[in-house]
Amino acid sequence: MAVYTSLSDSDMRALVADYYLGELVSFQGISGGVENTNYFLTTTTGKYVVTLFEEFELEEVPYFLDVVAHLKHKGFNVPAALIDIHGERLREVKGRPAIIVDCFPGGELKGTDETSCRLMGEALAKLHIAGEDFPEHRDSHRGVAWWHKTSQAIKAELEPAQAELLQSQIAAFDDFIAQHGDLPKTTIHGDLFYNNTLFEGNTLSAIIDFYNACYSWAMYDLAIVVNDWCSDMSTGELDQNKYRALLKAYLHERDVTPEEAEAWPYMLRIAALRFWLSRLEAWHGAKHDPERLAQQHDPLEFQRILEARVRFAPALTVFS
Ligand SMILES: Nc1ncnc2c1ncn2[C@@H]1O[C@H](COP(=O)(O)OP(=O)(O)OP(=O)(O)O)[C@@H](O)[C@H]1O
Ligand SMILES: N[C@@H](CCO)C(=O)O
Repeated sequence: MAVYTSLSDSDMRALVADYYLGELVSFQGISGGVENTNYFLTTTTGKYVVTLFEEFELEEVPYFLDVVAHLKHKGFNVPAALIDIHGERLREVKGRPAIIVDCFPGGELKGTDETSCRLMGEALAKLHIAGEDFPEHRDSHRGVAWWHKTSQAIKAELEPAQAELLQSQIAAFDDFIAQHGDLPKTTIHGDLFYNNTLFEGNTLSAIIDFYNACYSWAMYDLAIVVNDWCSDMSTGELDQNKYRALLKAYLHERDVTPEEAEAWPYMLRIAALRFWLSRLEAWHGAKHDPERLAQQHDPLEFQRILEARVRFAPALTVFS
């Protein structure tokens, strides 16, 4: 269970007392998620989620809270940090930066289908348009510099064929982007897997977990989403019906430039590589701790997706 920092009853009571949330009723650690500690919290005023940031220090968190506040202001159902009785939205709890947000209705999808892919494609395009005028431009902490550094650091742990795949794909992307560096950027989610959305029936009720948000290529974010929402995880191949539904909905809302279309196959591959690498890094970091290892996502899924996109990456087609 991914509760890295445990809160006691008295910790939670003290926290709740600092907000306008009435009295504590109950709380429970959330087992989903690998990056942060999350608790469901019920008080006499409603249901909330407490997040303790495990990867960021206090001064790094405001950017992410600002992104969410910007999107909430534009009408998206996203988890903005609540303000406490001191007028603050961010604090430290047990040495970790912490916030409380509203708990949204709905639940995680068990899997994707054409309808959810269509809804995601539409929402993602709107998110990209809404993010264009967000004034803070932060580079990704898992962007180009990170994947260069991490691929070097992890090379010795890999089979030769894996190391070759990693290096050749990074080199191919570097060559491409050196000549096409001015592709359109916006504020992107950066990790919009389907387990970072909540659905109530066929309604997308919230988009959560903006802690990989950054200023980057819109096409990269679209590729992250397509790889997770539209792939058969056992083979890495794209499910053509889901892919078509998602792209059609995205392209209906947001026009892409010819340069973005040209970049699409590279983006599909580098987006697969980014999650293969982060999963490899997490897996190797946890390999001496069986409990933590059991919580990690399987790196092989994204190796298979990358291999599938190397075999064939589709051109960006405007589906009618
Ligand atoms: N505001 C919210 N409303 C309802 N449920 C939520 C909310 N925030 C988190 N959850 C639930 O908690 C789970 C874990 O949250 P989240 O994805 O933010 O954790 P994480 O550790 O950052 O995960 P990840 O592995 O995606 O990085 C979500 O999948 C969702 O079920
Ligand atoms: N969505 C990521 C984990 C959180 O960043 C993955 O599935 O590897």
